[in-house]
Amino acid sequence: MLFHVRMDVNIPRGLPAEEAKAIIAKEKAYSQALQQSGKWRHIWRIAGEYANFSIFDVKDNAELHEVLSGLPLFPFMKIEVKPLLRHPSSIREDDT
Ligand SMILES: O=C(O)C[C@H]1C=CC(=O)O1
Repeated sequence: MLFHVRMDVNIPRGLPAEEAKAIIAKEKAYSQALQQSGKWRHIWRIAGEYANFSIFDVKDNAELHEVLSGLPLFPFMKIEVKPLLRHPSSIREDDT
C-alpha cells in the first residue's frame, strides 16, 4: 500500500545540540535503510520548512505505524498520512 506522508519536525530549543545532532544522524541512517529496502520510496524537502513529503510503500496501516513510530525524530514530529491508490488515468507502471 502506498501512503503520502508529511513530516514536520520541531526539535525543542532546550535539547542539547550534541543530543540533537546524534538523533538526526540516527534518523538519517534509519531513513536511508528504509529507502534501500524500498519501503520509503521517495523523500523531498519542503522548501523553506523543516519538513518533508514522503511516499511509503508498506504492507498495511500497521506496518506504516511501526515504521513511523520507529523514527528517531518521532517524538519531535507532527505527521500527516494520506492513503493512496492508483488513479484510473495514470500511465505510470510504478504507482501501485
Ligand atoms: O529532515 C527531515 O525531514 C526529517 C527526517 C526524515 C528523514 C530524515 O533523515 O530526517
